[in-house]
Amino acid sequence: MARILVVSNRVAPLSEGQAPTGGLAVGVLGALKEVGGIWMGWNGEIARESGTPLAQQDSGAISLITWPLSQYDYDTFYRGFANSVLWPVFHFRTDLLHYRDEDYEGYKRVNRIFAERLQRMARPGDLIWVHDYHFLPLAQYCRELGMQHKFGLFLHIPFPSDQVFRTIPHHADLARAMAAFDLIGLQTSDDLQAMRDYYERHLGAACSHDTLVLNGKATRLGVYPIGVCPEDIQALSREHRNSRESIKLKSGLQHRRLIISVDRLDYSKGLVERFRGFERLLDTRPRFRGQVSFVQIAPPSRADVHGYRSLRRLLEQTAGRINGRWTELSWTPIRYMNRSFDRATLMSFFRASQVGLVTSLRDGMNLVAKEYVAAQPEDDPGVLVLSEFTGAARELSEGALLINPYDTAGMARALRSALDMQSAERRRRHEIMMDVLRKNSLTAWRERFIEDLGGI
Ligand SMILES: O=P(O)(O)OC[C@H]1O[C@H](O[C@H]2O[C@H](CO)[C@@H](O)[C@H](O)[C@H]2O)[C@H](O)[C@@H](O)[C@@H]1O
Ligand SMILES: O=c1ccn([C@@H]2O[C@H](COP(=O)(O)OP(=O)(O)O)[C@@H](O)[C@H]2O)c(=O)[nH]1
Repeated sequence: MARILVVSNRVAPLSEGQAPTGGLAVGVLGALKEVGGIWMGWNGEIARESGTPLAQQDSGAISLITWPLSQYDYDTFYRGFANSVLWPVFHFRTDLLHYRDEDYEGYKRVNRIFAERLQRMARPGDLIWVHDYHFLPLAQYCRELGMQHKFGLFLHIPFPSDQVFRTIPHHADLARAMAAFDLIGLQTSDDLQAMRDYYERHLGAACSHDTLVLNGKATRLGVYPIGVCPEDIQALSREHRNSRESIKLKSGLQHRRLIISVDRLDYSKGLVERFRGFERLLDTRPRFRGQVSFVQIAPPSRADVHGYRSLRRLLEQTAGRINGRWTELSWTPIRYMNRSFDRATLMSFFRASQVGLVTSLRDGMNLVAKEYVAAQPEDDPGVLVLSEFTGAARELSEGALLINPYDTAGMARALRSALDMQSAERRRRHEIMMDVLRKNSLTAWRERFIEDLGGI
C-alpha cells in the first residue's frame, strides 16, 4: 500500500488526554491511527523564521513533522488571508471579509514553504492528502517544483455559491491553482454542486458530475462526509461515565435535565442565536424554569482575528443578561465555560445530557453532532437538536430534530419537543442515526478518499 503523506495547518497533539483544537485535527488523527502515515503541519508556535526548527514526533505508525511560523507569516497567512478572507467567505460572511495584498502574499509564501518541505519529504509513489482552505494553491506550487505525485484536497468547510466565492480578491487565480489537485473532496453534495457551478460558469471548465476539466487538466470531485468511530466513542463515554469531571457535572445539576453544546468560540456556530433560543424556552414554557440547565462549552478560538473578540463580548453579555433574569438561589440556567475538555470527559458529558444542541449558521460538517449521538446510552439516549445548515444535517435528518437557527421560536419548540420526547421515540431516532454513523464512519471517509485518489 502507498504511504500517505498528510498536510494540514493544524495538527493534533499525539499525547493522550490533551484536547485537540477542532474537528480537522480530531478527524485526521483518528483516520491516520488505523493506517499510519506522515503528517506535516504548523506546530502552533511563533519563531524567528517559518519552517525551522523542524521537529519529528513518532507515535505508533504516525510520524508528526511540525515547524513554527514567523510572526509575519502567522499574521498574514493564518490570521490574514486564511481566517479573515477565506474562512468568512466560505461561511457566507462577506461582511467580515478583510482583504490586504500583503496577506495574500503571505498566504502564497507559506504555501511555497510547505511545498518545499513536502518536496524534500515525499518519496515516489506517496499519496499526498492536503487538508482545508489554508492550502488551496499547494498542489500547483508542488507541481512547479517538479513533483508528479497524486495530490488530493479535502475541504472541511462549506463551498459557497458562485456569487459569494467571487467576492474573494484573486478568486480565479486560486481556483485555477486548485485545479492542480487530482481529487477534491467535499463534505456534502451541495458543496460539490456549488464548486462545479463556479468552475463552469466563471472559468468555463467542462464539468461532468464528478470531474472538471480546466485547460486540458482533469480534477475529480467527490463527496466524502467526515465521520467518527462510533464504537470507540460509545466505549469511551461508558468507561468515563463516573469520572471525576462527570460526577462533578452531575452533582452540580442536582437531577435537573441537561442541554449541552460544545463549540469553538466561532461566529459560524450560532452561539448567540442559541442562547436566545434557550431564553425563549424559559420565557414561553415556565415549567422548565429551575428544571433544565444549559451547559455551553466554548473554548476560545482565533482570538486575535477580526470578529472573534466582539463575539466573545456579545456572548458574555447575552449569557449574563439571561442568567441575571432567571437565576434562582439554587439554579443557574446557563453555565458558560470558555475552556476545553479532553475527549473522554466530553463524551461522558454528552452521555449525561438529555439534549445535544447544535445551531451553526454554516458548518462544513460539525463532528460534535455525530459524537453526541455516538456517546448516548442505547437504552436511554438523548436527543440531537441540529441546525439544518451543518453538513451533519444532510446525514442525520431522520433522527435529529432539525432547526433553523435564525428562528428563535422554532428552536425553543424543538427544545421543548426534545425534552418531552418519550423513550421509545428517542431510541428509534438514535438507532437510525447510529446506522448512519456506522456506515459513514471515519474509516469509511479515509478509505474512500484514499482509494479514489490512488485509483486516479
Ligand atoms: O485550526 P483552527 O484555526 O484553530 O480551527 C480549528 C479547525 O476548524 C475547522 O474545522 C472544520 O473541520 C471539521 C472536521 O471536518 C468540520 O466538522 C467543521 O465543520 C469544520 O469547521 C477548520 O476547517 C479546520 O481547518 C481548523 O483546524
Ligand atoms: O473542549 C473541547 C471542544 C471540542 N473538542 C473536539 O473538537 C472537535 C470539534 O469539531 P467540529 O467538527 O464540531 O467543529 P470545528 O471546531 O472543527 O469547527 C470535536 O471533535 C470535539 O469533540 C474537544 O476535544 N474538546
